[in-house]
Amino acid sequence: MAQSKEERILNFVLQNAVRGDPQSVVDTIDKYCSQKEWAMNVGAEKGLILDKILEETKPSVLLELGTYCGYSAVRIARLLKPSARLLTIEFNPDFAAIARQMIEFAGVQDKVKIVEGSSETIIPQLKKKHEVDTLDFVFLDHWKDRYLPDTILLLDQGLLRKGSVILADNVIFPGAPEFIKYIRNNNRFECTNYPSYVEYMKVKDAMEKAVFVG
Ligand SMILES: O=C(NC/C=C/[C@H]1O[C@@H](n2cnc(C(F)(F)F)c2)[C@H](O)[C@@H]1O)c1cc([N+](=O)[O-])cc(O)c1O
Ligand SMILES: [Mg+2]
Repeated sequence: MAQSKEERILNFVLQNAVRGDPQSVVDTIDKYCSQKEWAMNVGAEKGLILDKILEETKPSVLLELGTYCGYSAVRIARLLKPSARLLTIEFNPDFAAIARQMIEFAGVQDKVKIVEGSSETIIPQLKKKHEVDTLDFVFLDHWKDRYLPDTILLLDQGLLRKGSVILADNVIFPGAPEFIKYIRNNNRFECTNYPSYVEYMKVKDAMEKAVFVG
């Protein structure tokens, strides 16, 4: 069977990155996706914004929606303190399998748990099945029309506390207009926009940070 793009990205990492070195995995994916095949990783420019917000927030319990190949899971995990944990949800089993290998190669598997399925199913299970109390940090990078319903679901499930940070990728391109309209008009969130560019492209994009005020 012909290889998928995601398998080609993983194989390039397995052959060119340093096992157990998450920075080399991140850099190697960026090298492949900027020189050979574009892919929807958050990338290096927006990745630096993500890094900075993580270093400011110092979260212990994190949720990512949209694992894909595991680029941002590795990028996030490399900055976490030893006791911190990242739960990342991936709908596509083929992508989840790629990400699992990527995360293990990077050596961050002790901090990252991939949960396969839909956000509608898994978010209501986080407290009882995944021992989550509240989330310190949420990274939204999945289907853009799911950003708003899943944010509302997180609220309804009591998963946000005063100071919880939601960071959303792609609020310019592809865009998440309903999410932006809601979050910027909801006085329970304090929003900050971070202009940047689409990964590996000269197209404008931005990330939006929304801090829950409780
Ligand atoms: O479409 C984009 N991203 C969609 C990303 C989608 C990814 O999120 C997963 N997912 C779906 N539901 C869940 C959960 F968790 F809810 F279950 C997880 C999908 O299977 C896929 O791996 C995108 C597109 C561009 N672009 O330039 O076109 C640039 C980007 O940075 C992007 O993120
Ligand atoms: Mg994205």
